[in-house]
Amino acid sequence: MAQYSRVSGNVGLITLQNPPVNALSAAVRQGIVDTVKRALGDPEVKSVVICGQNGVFCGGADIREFGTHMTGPPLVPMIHAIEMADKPVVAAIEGVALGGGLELALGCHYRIAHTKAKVGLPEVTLGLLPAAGGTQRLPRLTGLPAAIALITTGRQITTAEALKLSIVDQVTDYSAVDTAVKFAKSVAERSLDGRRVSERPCPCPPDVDALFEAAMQKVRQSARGAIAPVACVQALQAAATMPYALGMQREKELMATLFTSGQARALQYSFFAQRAVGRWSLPSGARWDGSKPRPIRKTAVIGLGTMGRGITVSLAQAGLSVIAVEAQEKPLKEAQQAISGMLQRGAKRRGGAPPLDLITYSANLQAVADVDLVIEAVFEDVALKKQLFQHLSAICKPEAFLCTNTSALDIDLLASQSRHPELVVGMHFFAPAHVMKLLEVVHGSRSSPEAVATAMNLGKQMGKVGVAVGNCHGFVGNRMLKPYLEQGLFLLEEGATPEMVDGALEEFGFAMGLFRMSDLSGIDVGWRVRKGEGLVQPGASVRVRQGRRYSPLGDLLYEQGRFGQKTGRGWYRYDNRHEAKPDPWLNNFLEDYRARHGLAARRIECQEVLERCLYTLINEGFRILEEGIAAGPEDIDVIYVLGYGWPKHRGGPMYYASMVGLIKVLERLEHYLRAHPDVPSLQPCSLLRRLVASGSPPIHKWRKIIKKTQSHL
Ligand SMILES: CC/C=C\CC(=O)SCCNC(=O)CCNC(=O)[C@H](O)C(C)(C)COP(=O)(O)OP(=O)(O)OC[C@H]1O[C@@H](n2cnc3c(N)ncnc32)[C@H](O)[C@@H]1OP(=O)(O)O
Repeated sequence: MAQYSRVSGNVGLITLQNPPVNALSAAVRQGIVDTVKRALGDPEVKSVVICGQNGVFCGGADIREFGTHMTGPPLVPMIHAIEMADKPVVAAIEGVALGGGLELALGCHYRIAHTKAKVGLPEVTLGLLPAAGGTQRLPRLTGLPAAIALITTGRQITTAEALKLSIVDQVTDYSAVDTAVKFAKSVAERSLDGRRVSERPCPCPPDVDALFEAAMQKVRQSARGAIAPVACVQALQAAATMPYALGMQREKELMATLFTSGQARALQYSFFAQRAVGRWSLPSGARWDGSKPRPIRKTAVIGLGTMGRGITVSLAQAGLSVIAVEAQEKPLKEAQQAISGMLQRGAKRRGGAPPLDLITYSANLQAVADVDLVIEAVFEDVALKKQLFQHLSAICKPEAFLCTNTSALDIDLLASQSRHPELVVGMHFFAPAHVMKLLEVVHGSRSSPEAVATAMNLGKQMGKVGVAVGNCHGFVGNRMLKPYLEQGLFLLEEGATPEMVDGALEEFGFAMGLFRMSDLSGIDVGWRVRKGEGLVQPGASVRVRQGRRYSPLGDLLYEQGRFGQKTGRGWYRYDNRHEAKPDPWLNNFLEDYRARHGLAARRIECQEVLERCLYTLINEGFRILEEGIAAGPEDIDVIYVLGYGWPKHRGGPMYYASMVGLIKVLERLEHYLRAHPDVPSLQPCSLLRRLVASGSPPIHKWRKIIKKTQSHL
């Protein structure tokens, strides 16, 4: 778990060994204690280098140990012993030095890093804070502003940036280990005065109080309800105002408030869930480890609207050649300018040159004849997409994958237009497609495992988190959104206002409530979806459609030309494009509407808003699991956290249901169904009932119960 050797005559080399990221498990920490003791006790050894196996320094504490009974030596005294050593200890950073891994390096006297390595203190993303001295040592090297920015965001930085911030002392294009060994020899006799970071003062700017006030305001605003970012700021305040030892005590106290918190557990669940979805399986039995993806080199994107442009940018940034096709010359030119701008701005942020030369623009579909994979992102019209698939099937080489970015249409219907339906698969990106990490990979009944594996692999190449989902209307995310939005409208009919509903949801942790989100995406977009579903009857305001309660409020706003932000009026009023203000017009409109339909407005509590909106969404999630559209609760939770703004520190809708208690979710759904028997989405799903009847098992056991249920279907 930590290997010791003597190299270059008198350098003690300690190599962390815990693949794949040399996480600081109990055994690794014990290994470090033993090998450091051995190196410092070896009279032949004049200096020490610590590195990681397989070109990775260390990915931090072993997250798999969290929530278990922690054994082995703690990090803080271990790192302190290294720092207080009387021989120089040099960290050789390759790959990553993250969390406790970077804190280990900060306890060393020098840090030599490879130019391609990344460093960071991502603990806040796991609901924690750097509790192995990171909040006290980092600001002593970088100063408070940089330390606040890095610790409250958990951002990883390049070693070039780390060099500028004095986090590392040297970067190299060569082996960081060899460089560190040479460096260690060169400093063997050098005094260690000034090399012990904890002994340095913490530089404080004159406006330190204002700095922390601004930092606290920023974290409270951006991380709505998350407690770890606040604790990070408090720990950094200790570094600025207390001696090191007291600051360490404060860091320990603050960590104690986080370590066992529900938010930390939820974030750690999310961390592993985002990795579990890569180990996908389909109802057919096809699995990630039994399906070989085909390498993709040449791609094409058909349709260069907002989504097509984002997909093109994402493909080019992943290093893939793209033929970008738009039927008309004018929009093609506009798209080319927009895409070039997006790539140039991206290059400024990411460093390097914009990959403009990877993209070829064409108005001729024949241009895609030789590509390996096509993603169509044309207008969401089934006839148009069907025709396009027919053309692509005739033009493209027989082995080309044909993918659709449709957000809800039937993959099987589109696949039936192709000569090779087994090579058709959905790749549902989320706007803005070059930013959002979520990708729903939708398998039709004839999609081959190779097609699914190829789409999932391409998504990974594009930096996406791919989730393999089944083919149904709305797939997973949009399907669950429907009852959520529906309840919001019903609540307006019953007396709520958009700001009241949104306030409750934003207090829960959503960055944007459902009405503000509707105004952003466009009330006209929602109207077109409902029209496609045969729910829109222009001019009618009857409140029953297809035998169930229906609210025409969105249709009526559409008919008034109130599309949301894009028209300056929607559920809110927008004097400037992005600032949503309650609109007196809407309140009058709702009063008239209720009067017209004999609806008596009543006082509605926030708890009811949350229960009706979230539990119907969760209930649809159980239906999706029961039907095998998603393989497990983790798939749904990853989709909602990454694609729909579900607050990260609440793990995801299904995780939240397991925390609230399935029996409570069931009881509340039954309560609301009794009050609203004409709303089928309130009917508790039979899988939910089965889970409750099985004693509400923990979420990691649901898959077994679902499989057992399906095996009897
Ligand atoms: C007193 C407490 C002091 C300090 C607290 C901490 O240090 S908390 C942990 C801080 N570290 C992190 O948050 C890093 C988390 N990991 C990552 O960011 C990425 O895994 C990493 C290291 C950048 C590598 O990314 P990559 O995409 O290459 O691989 P992937 O993420 O799929 O991970 C590969 C497998 O390794 C597992 N893993 C990664 N990091 C940890 C970890 N810190 N502890 C335990 N396991 C870790 C990950 O789950 C993957 O496992 P697999 O079974 O293959 O899915």
